[in-house]
Amino acid sequence: MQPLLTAEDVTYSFGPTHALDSASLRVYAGEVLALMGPSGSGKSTLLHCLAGILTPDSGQVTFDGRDITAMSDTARSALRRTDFGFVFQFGQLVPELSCLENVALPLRLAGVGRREAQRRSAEWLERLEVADVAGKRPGQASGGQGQRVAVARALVTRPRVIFADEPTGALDSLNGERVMQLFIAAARDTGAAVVLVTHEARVAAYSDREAVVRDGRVREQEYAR
Ligand SMILES: Nc1ncnc2c1ncn2[C@@H]1O[C@H](COP(=O)(O)OP(=O)(O)OP(=O)(O)O)[C@@H](O)[C@H]1O
Repeated sequence: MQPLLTAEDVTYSFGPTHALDSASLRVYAGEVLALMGPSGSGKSTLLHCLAGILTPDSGQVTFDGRDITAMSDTARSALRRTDFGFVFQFGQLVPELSCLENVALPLRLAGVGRREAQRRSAEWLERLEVADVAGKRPGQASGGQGQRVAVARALVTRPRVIFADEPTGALDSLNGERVMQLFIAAARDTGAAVVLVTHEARVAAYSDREAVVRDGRVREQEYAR
């Protein structure tokens, strides 16, 4: 099977810090892949390169056969909006909007009408068991509720890849477990691949496969295909 997303010999430096040193990785459609490794090893930098947020100093990132490192900024932004979803440690919801409007936002940006966007967003909030916070602002929701809203927002456009950087890092273990269960079940339903950065073994346990990042390089687990 052809991978959906690949990094090939990617290097990236922040000034004198070599965050990635010839990192290579394959992500297959529909799989949940955990990126593990010590603090500062380059996991988040690799995630940002895969997602087209950072442009590698050298090497290639391809999505669905297209070299995203060679795309214009506009084309890459469009790809991020249509094919990728994001969940970060702190939901990063827009504080002035209601939770429902936060989920609807990516649909509105994609040109979906207001009513339809709200209908679909309400369904996703229901699915993530946070329908009760629909009308509230993120500041009025708990941390766990906020993360579920963030997951709903990442999935509402049915992206092909979801990038999650320590999605439960700010939650207690009980809340974290529930968010992971709902997140991974919903991602599997939509067929999205998930690239999950975590340092917690219990979070990585939700993945199909683990890759370890160390000193800016990736040791990929064998995958029988
Ligand atoms: N914005 C930045 N400016 C300067 N250096 C950075 C920046 N972001 C990351 N780095 C450095 O790049 C290296 C890789 O960082 P990265 O955040 O990718 O690691 P990580 O494995 O995700 O770490 P953690 O598990 O602690 O989040 C580290 O040495 C880090 O200090």
